[in-house]
Formats: sequence, C-alpha cells, structure tokens
Amino acid sequence: MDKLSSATVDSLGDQVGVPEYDRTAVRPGIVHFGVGGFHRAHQAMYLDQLMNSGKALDWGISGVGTMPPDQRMRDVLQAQDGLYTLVIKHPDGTLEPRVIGSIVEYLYAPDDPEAVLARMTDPATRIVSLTITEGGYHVNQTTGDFDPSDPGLQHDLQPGAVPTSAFGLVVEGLARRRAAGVPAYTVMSCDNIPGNGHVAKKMLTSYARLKDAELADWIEREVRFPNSMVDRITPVTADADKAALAERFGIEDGWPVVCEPFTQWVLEDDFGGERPPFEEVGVQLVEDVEPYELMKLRLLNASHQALCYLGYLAGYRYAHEVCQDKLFMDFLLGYMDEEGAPTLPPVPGVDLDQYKHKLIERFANPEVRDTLARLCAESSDRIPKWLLPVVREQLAAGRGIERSVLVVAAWARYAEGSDEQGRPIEVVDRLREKLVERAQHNREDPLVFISDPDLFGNLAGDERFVAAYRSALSSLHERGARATLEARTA
Ligand SMILES: NC(=O)c1ccc[n+]([C@@H]2O[C@H](COP(=O)([O-])OP(=O)(O)OC[C@H]3O[C@@H](n4cnc5c(N)ncnc54)[C@H](O)[C@@H]3O)[C@@H](O)[C@H]2O)c1
Ligand SMILES: O=P(O)(O)OC[C@@H](O)[C@@H](O)[C@H](O)[C@H](O)CO
Repeated sequence: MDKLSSATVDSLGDQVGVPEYDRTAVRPGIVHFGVGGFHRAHQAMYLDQLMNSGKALDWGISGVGTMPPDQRMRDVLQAQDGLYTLVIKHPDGTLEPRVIGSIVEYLYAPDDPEAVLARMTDPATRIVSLTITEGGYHVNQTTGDFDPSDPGLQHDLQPGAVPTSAFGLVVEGLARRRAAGVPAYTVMSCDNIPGNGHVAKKMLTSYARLKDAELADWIEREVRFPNSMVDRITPVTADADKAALAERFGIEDGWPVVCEPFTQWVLEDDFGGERPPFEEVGVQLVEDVEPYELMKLRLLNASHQALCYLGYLAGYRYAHEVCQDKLFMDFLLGYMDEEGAPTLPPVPGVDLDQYKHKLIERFANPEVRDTLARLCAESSDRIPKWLLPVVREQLAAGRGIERSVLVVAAWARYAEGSDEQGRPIEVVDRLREKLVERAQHNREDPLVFISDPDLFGNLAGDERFVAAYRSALSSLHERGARATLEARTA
C-alpha cells in the first residue's frame, strides 16, 4: 500500500472519491489559520466540492499553523502534498471516504513567518479564515474586552518583532497590504462564538490599536468580518479510524478526518472583494446570521455541555452512549425545550422542534464515536459563552434555570478531577490549575467554584442562581449524576 500523495491518489479504488480537477492549476486565494479536524471536514470540503465542478480554482487554501502541536499537521500534510481523506460515518456503519484536494500548501509559521506574510500580502489572497478555537480570540469573559496577556501576543507586540501568533500575523499582513496599497482581505471566522465576525473584528482591532492607532482605524473601516454559523460534528481522529481506512480502502493516510453526514454553513454575505460561489454547494448566504448562530450554540453546543459532564460522571465515555440512556435524553430535551429554546429569536425557515430531534439523532450516531472528553475540554471557554447567557436571559425573564445550573454544577464536580467511580479525570482547560484547585474545595465551600467573576460575572450574587447551584452540587456529591437526574424527573 502506498502512502497518500499526488503520485498515488489516482490509483485508489472506485470506492474512494478523489479530486477530479487538475490540482496543479489550483492557485491559493485563502489563508486559513487553525487547520484542525473541523476546517478539514467543513470549509476545505466545500471548496473541494466547488473545485470538483470546475469552479473556485483560484480559491485554493494555504493552511497556516502557529501552535507547537501544529508541527504534526505540517509533517503530515507536507508529506501528502496537502491531500487527506475525509471519511463520512453513516449511522448504519457505512464509511464514505473522499480525498480532499483544496489545501494546496501548509505553512508552520514559526518555521518561516515571512513566508506566511508573503502569502498574506499577495493580492491573490482575498480571504483569511480562522478556526483557532474559542480561546484563540483572547476575550475577557466578563468584560468582553480584549485581553492581551497571552505571551505570544506580548512577543508580537514588541516593536520590530516578526509575529508568529495568529493575531500578530493577521494584523501584520493587513499593515503590509495597507502600506503597499493592496486592498484588505476579508477575515472570516468559523469558530463557535456568538457573533464570531463581530468578536474577530473587535479583538483584532484592539490588538492592532496596541501597535498603531491609525492601522486600527483603517482595519475598522476597510476590513469585512462576516459572521457565520458552522456545523458538523467532527471528533478527534482515532487510531482505529486510520487503521479502518487502510484495511477497508487501501489508503495510508497519516491524519484522516472523520465526521458525521450532516453539515451546515450559514454565512453573512459581507465580503470586501470577491468570494467563492459558496451558494452553489449549499452554503446559506444570509444578511443576518445571529438567529441561526444562537440556535446552534444554545441548542447544539450547550446541549453537548448538558450531556458531557453528567454523562462522564455517570461512567459514560462517548456521546452516543449517553444518548441511548432515556434519563439523560429526557434531561437534554427538557433543557432544550424549557431553557435553551425560550431564549431564541425566531429563526427564518427553521422548525425548532424538528431541529431539536435531529440534534438528538445526530448525537446518537454510534459510528461517529465523539468522546465526552472532547466535549468536556476547554469548558471555561464554552460555558461562559454558550450556557451562561441562557441562564442570564432566563433569570431576567423569570423562567426556569434548574437544568442549566445543574450543568454548571456538573462542570464544577467534574473539575474536582475524579469521576463517581473514583477514576481520575484529566481536566483539559487552559485554566486547569485554577479550576481544579477551586473545585477541590467544593465540599467545604460550595460557592468557591462560581465565585470567579472572570468566568461567572456577578452570578454568584444572584439568589436564585446560588440556591439552584447549591442544591445541584450537593445532590451530585450525595447521590451522583444518575440519581440527581432521577430525583428531578420523579
Ligand atoms: N470539531 C467540531 O465538531 C467543530 C464543529 C464546528 C465548529 N468547530 C470550531 O472549530 C474549532 C476547532 O475545532 P477542531 O475540531 O478543528 O479542533 P482541532 O483541535 O482539531 O484544531 C484546532 C486548531 O486551532 C489551533 N489553535 C488552537 N488555539 C489557537 C490559538 N490560540 N491561536 C491559533 N491557533 C490556535 C490549533 O493549533 C489547531 O490547529 C472549535 O474550537 C470550534 O470553534 C468545531
Ligand atoms: O469545538 P468546540 O470547542 O467549539 O465545541 C465542542 C463541540 O460542542 C463542537 O465541536 C460541536 O461538535 C460542533 O460545534 C458541531 O458543529
């Protein structure tokens, strides 16, 4: 079996989709930061589809990594000429593999930041897109303002420094284009953040302002930041996925991506210059993304939070396992019906009941094998952005908060670092140390976890919230996750 590359891709069997276009004719037009699983299952796939129909050949993707773990992506993609396999996992066990060809180069910024900047200042680059995770935007969770304390940003802010962070490079690329009279690129965030375009604009301009106020003003005026809602469950690739690809399809791929069949992208049609004809491959181009975004973040992503901590504490390890348990599913639907959905504005063309049931069907796909550990990671970037806004709106409207608060308490219990069987939990969070340290005092000081204003704002001062949280945390300690849910539905 040959390793996947331009030289071997055409010899793969009929069951494997491959690029039907001449990849040597594809020219870069997009620089993408954060080439992880999701970008490769979503944006790169949409562009590959366009290319397969003979379009968007001037919208090839230059992938950029800025973080040390991205060296592995560099090594794999460079060895495979940018090619990788996307495997759609159907619930009946069918695997649908396709080799994606839209990533035409991969640059690891610390190797050669000037090469990244050369690509970004090339007038052919008209879009810079981002999937750099919620934490990559440097937002102070309480004030919503820019937090420049990250050491990478501090390095890039030094006068004369050649930047290597995503923010440093995006802003330096814009500064150089402005100086050379080249129009600005559009910055397209595809991260799960409410108002992702607005947040990208606010944070990048705040960073730029610390370097050069006139540049920041120019960015505010000249750069477009479309908001988007992006959706496709993309778990972390497992070794078994690589092995299945080799055994069943004869593909030796160093880092394939697996995902569910469902995919959705709702995008504001707000580009500074040209854009690929995304609408031809099912992207919904709309004037206002907010209702779609809120629906997805408060129903899908917040529901992931509602199932992951409680499920993990009760001994489950995969999302689909939790979905087979009626008790947990009733809880999830209760959260959606009574707490998440009431905070949503009308969503054009969407039947919310159908949407909720489809979500449960998607979560329950046993082939996707999405780990609860993935969903439980980086909670301090997720709960404050997705779930606490629901709590605040429900409190203000005098409606129920019990289920959302139980999820917050389950996070606090999870952060204690061991599950209900006493097995250790590896808490993955950039605030890990602080969270675990606090959570370990949960029993003698039950409000310690929520007393951090950077994460919870003034919720620790809200009587209803505090009472519900105390009761939920104490029940989790005394009875455990399952019995807590049982007691609530009794
Ligand atoms: N996985 C999914 O199901 C899914 C679905 C929809 C949206 N998303 C969005 O995509 C993001 C990435 O998910 P993924 O599954 O690709 O994760 P991943 O771990 O596979 O990849 C994340 C990428 O972001 C980079 N990154 C992380 N922090 C960064 C920072 N501070 N600056 C620059 N780059 C940084 C990493 O180096 C990596 O390249 C999510 O956080 C979410 O906002 C994911
Ligand atoms: O990727 P994150 O960190 O934004 O959130 C974890 C999951 O909720 C998320 O990845 C979903 O699987 C995804 O948003 C589905 O489209």
